[in-house]
Amino acid sequence: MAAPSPTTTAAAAAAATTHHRVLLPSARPRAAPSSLRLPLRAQPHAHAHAQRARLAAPVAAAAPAPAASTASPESPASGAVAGKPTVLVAEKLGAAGLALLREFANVDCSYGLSPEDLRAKISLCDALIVRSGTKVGRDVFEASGGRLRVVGRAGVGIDNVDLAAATEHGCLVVNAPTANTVAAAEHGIALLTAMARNIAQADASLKAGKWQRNKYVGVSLVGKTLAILGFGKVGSEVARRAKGLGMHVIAHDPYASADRARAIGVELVSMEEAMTTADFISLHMPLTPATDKMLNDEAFAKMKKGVRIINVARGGVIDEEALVRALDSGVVAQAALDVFTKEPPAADNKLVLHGNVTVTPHLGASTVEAQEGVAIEIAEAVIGALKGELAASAVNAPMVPAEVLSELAPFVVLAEKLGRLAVQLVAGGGGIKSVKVTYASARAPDDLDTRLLRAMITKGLIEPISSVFVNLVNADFTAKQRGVRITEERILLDGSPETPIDYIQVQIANVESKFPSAISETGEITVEGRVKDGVPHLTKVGAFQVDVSLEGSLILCRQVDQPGMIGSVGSVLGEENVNVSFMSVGRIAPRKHAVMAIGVDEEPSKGTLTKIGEIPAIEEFVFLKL
Ligand SMILES: NC(=O)C1=CN([C@@H]2O[C@H](COP(=O)(O)OP(=O)(O)OC[C@H]3O[C@@H](n4cnc5c(N)ncnc54)[C@H](O)[C@@H]3O)[C@@H](O)[C@H]2O)C=CC1
Ligand SMILES: O=C(O)C(=O)COP(=O)(O)O
Repeated sequence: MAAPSPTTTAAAAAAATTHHRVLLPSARPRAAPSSLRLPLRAQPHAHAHAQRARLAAPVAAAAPAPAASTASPESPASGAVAGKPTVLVAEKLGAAGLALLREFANVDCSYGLSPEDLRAKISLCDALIVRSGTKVGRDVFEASGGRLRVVGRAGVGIDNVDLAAATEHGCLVVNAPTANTVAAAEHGIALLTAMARNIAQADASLKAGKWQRNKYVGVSLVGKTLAILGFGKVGSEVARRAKGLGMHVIAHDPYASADRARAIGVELVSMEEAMTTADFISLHMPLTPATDKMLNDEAFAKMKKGVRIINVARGGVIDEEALVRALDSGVVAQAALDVFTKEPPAADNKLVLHGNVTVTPHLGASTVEAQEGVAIEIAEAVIGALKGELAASAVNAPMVPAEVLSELAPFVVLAEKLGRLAVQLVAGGGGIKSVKVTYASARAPDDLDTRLLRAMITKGLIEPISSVFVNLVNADFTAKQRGVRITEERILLDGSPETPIDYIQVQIANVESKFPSAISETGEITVEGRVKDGVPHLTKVGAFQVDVSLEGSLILCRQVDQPGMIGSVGSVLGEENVNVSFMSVGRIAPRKHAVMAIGVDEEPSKGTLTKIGEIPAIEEFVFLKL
């Protein structure tokens, strides 16, 4: 057996790794073309091959849920239609969104489930839709038993969803990022103005029979400085409106574009400047480990005495105890809060009961218009994801624009098949640690997004040797978890960049092969392929050039190059009624060694394979499922 002699060092491969362009959802991409589906469905491994065999599309279409398991016993969808996926809607969703969902799926609207009930139901569901009131933790993904493919957050903030656990379980998380922006911004302005003029307190006083005109003298907004923390969608809409009220608006956001701020007439400043100069501070950043308790004792200590705080973001971005202290000391004159660390807050929550605090029960997104919009936005995203399309609002998967997807479609198939072939050539299979992928292309490196291809190669490499279902969501995680290091290299070709990729090569280093001829001169198992007329072809195995279309299954034989070999193998297959779709012989020199690649439509029996092995000139051979 040829001893692998790897020459690709990890350092060299890492140095050559392509730097991926991160595609941000700045412009909402068009829906993915229906021909390109992504395999979001987790499925028992036993079904995997059968399912894949049926797939003509580049990546697996999400098959409908098995009929027997679609109906939840206590679900309103007890008239569930067999074969349709089941969507659990765990919080109130607008009617238009529900109608869309019902056209496509069995919809179980079960509001106010306890965590135990949610865990009990989730293994019967393909998708789950929540708002901010449902915690979707690791326990939920574990309880789903691999069936849950999509979590839809009918709103923006996804801090109630454990994204790491979702990713590890190959579950896509989508949100509805745009439909409630204006509602949240309007609520921020409502709180700002209501707080400045003591509307809530004065209303309560008058209703209690009092007439306290002197007690409720407010403060004016015009000419005051408003600092917006988090200059994203909501923050910028608040800024526009505050400018209309005559306020001087500044913003702090480490990731915001200065151009966008300039266009709205807002100055981007440091956190320090925002803290020290603002009369009003309005919070619009997401709750993340970095923003958790961002307004704490230290931050309040820097603020101008008498500052007023508005929070329509998340309760957790404020240290609530610190805010109580700042209110009591007079550093903060007033606060207006829509969100709380714990929702609903405890009955004795000091902020809720504080006389200088105006509160609402997380109403930022609660307008008729926003809720209809959010419901439609999330229903479309969840349906698309269940169909296997890449969602524009995917939170834990790369977003690849539709035009890139359609261009890469045949290469996506090629990538998975090369991964699948390469791993089947490894003797033993399990000990893969180092995989190098080379893309030869005339495209500039930043004009070729290879994340999808890398994910599909990973899928091809890992699925045949494990029970893990790999998709675009969990590919990188799965490779890392299994200790497989995938490095990518680009070969820049001269010529027309019209075709995105000339060839893809997959190499596995530091392993032995059950078909030693697959090991190249440099010591790695090497397979290389191209797309010809839209069809993926295997064009190189080890050092041997071949040309066989990657459909059905493949037999690779190494033989002494001599007349009659094709006939001998062909007649063994013919006797067993195995149809040969393709044959190609690659040789180093005439009458020396050659590798024959034979594409077959049916899987040959063990007996047939034994007969091929017994042909005297055949030195080694391997049967590979594509
Ligand atoms: N009260 C309610 O009902 C609603 C609340 N929200 C909350 O508002 C948040 C913002 O929503 P969008 O504007 O739609 O999101 P967005 O993603 O468009 O904007 C968030 C902005 O915060 C910035 N940011 C991140 N870390 C920061 C930091 N450390 N300091 C300053 N800025 C930081 C980001 O760069 C981004 O520009 C959501 O995450 C959600 O929690 C959103 C809608 C309704
Ligand atoms: O969209 C958001 O982030 C919100 O906070 C809105 O939450 P809700 O859907 O009203 O529970």
